[in-house]
Amino acid sequence: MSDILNRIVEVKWEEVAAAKLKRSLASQREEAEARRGEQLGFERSLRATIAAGHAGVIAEIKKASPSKGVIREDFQPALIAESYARNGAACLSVLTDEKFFQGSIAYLRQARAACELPVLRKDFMVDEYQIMEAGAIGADCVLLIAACLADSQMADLEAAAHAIGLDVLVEVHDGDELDRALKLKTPLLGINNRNLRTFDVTLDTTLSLLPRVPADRLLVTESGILGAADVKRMRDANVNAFLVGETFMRAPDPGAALATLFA
Ligand SMILES: O=P(O)(O)OC[C@@H](O)[C@@H](O)c1c[nH]c2ccccc12
Repeated sequence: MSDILNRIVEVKWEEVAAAKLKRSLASQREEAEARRGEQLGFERSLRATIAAGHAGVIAEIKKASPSKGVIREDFQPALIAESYARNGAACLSVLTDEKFFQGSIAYLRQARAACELPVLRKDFMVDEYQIMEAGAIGADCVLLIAACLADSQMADLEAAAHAIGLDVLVEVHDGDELDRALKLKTPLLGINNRNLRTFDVTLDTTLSLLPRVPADRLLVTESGILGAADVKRMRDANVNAFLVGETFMRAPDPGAALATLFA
């Protein structure tokens, strides 16, 4: 249990236990159910952007990460969200993990309120409680990371998300995780180019798994997209959806960086 992913998951279980004492699962579920139907279609927005001939960019709002420390000092989620929206992002991703990524649920709310884009709650989901919380705070999609979930957990969390109207992005990093993720119903499949245990990043991860991705899945390449050559390499391979954080977060105007990278 020494690597960072295991550590994060351990902390998540503690956080969930503490959160349940402050507000019950039943109460979170009630608010999430009241919001069912209010979601903006995350998958729909990605598909529409790609159908219009553009890259489908999920633009991330991330202050810090365990591998890089603080990435952006001047961190104003609403302004960043507006900038992304003005510059053609299809969707947003907001880190809500506090301890390792300096994120927050408040940031997700602020970003969601600042523009019309659907928002992914980017966190380490281990328990149904977090799914209901995502619905309650106005997220449109949740991330399920295959590396930290057993098959039955993934299926249960997916069912819980779909039941309250949320889309699901399942994330994999190797062939074994891909096989497991393909047992889910969701068409949204992320391939993380970053190994969450070692932090190594290579776009070869996406390219090597690509032949095994069925045509009915919407593939999102995640992490390590730094420059125009990376975008071209992916689009040449017919990978048209991108999850990008750090490259935008380090730019003075994140939206302007998006427009330049995907021009
Ligand atoms: O900042 P990058 O290299 O552009 O990566 C964005 C995103 O893919 C990354 O933040 C990420 C992908 N999967 C995750 C799971 C948890 C936390 C973070 C992530």
